Amino acid sequence: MTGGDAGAVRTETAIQVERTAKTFRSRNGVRALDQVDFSISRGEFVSILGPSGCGKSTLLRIVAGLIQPDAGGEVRVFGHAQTRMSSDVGVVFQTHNMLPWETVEANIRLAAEVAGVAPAEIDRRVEQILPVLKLERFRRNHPHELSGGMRQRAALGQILITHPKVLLLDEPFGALDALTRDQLNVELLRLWQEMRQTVLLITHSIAEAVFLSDRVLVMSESPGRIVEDMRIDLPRPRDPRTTKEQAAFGQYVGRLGRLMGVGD
Ligand SMILES: Nc1ncnc2c1ncn2[C@@H]1O[C@H](COP(=O)(O)OP(=O)(O)OP(=O)(O)O)[C@@H](O)[C@H]1O
Repeated sequence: MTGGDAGAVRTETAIQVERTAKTFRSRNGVRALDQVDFSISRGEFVSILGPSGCGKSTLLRIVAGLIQPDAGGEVRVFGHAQTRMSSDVGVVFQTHNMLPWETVEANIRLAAEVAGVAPAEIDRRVEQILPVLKLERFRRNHPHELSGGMRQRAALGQILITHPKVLLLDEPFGALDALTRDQLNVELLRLWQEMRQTVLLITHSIAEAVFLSDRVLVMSESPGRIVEDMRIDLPRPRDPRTTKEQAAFGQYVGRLGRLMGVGD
């Protein structure tokens, strides 16, 4: 693509975070987040890396509208101030949120019902989403009858069925073994390529962030602020076998590792 073509592509801002800080008043006023400013365009996949306790989850919860930033800060999603949770935004946490006495299918349906999706549309979306998440054969299983990877796929299904424009992922595969995690990352990437949502992912893995993202934001030690906004110019579609073999992949991982003072 020439520079002229690139300039012609219209980018819409999906997430805008401005002057956003957070001090928790409990526990003697913990300053969890220093001033944070960044924006994410529609359809971008952006990851956040940072040391433990630097405020990543706090930032994600502010973007989700679950908690409010200190006075002076503002977060907008597609132009709307995030003063509470909106149906535009779906959040997946490290631990799933399924009702243990309901089946996988019932749990996914319930999430759509709560979001106000019409019954006929729920039927249609369930049949679309279960095969994509490779859960068709397990639709009548209960959460305790699933592997950890299946449970997190089902949790993702509970969010995807609501068709959020923005997907916020807080270490959704963090508790899984490395192999399952790699497989789910590939599936997540495939889903994102199909659905083209805007994704903000928190991860502790530098390699995962580089493999998945268009941009990686690096946060400082607590109280967190953004110290690096790195564009990842690796071609898409990405494939774990070929992408991770590229010299550029290793260079990104190395640069981010040095910034964070660790290897990966
Ligand atoms: N509800 C709360 N009340 C008081 N302090 C809180 C609250 N939530 C988070 N904190 C504090 O804010 C700081 C940032 O926490 P946060 O969970 O955002 O960090 P994190 O970067 O996501 O950490 P990790 O990588 O370990 O999950 C920590 O010092 C934490 O103890």
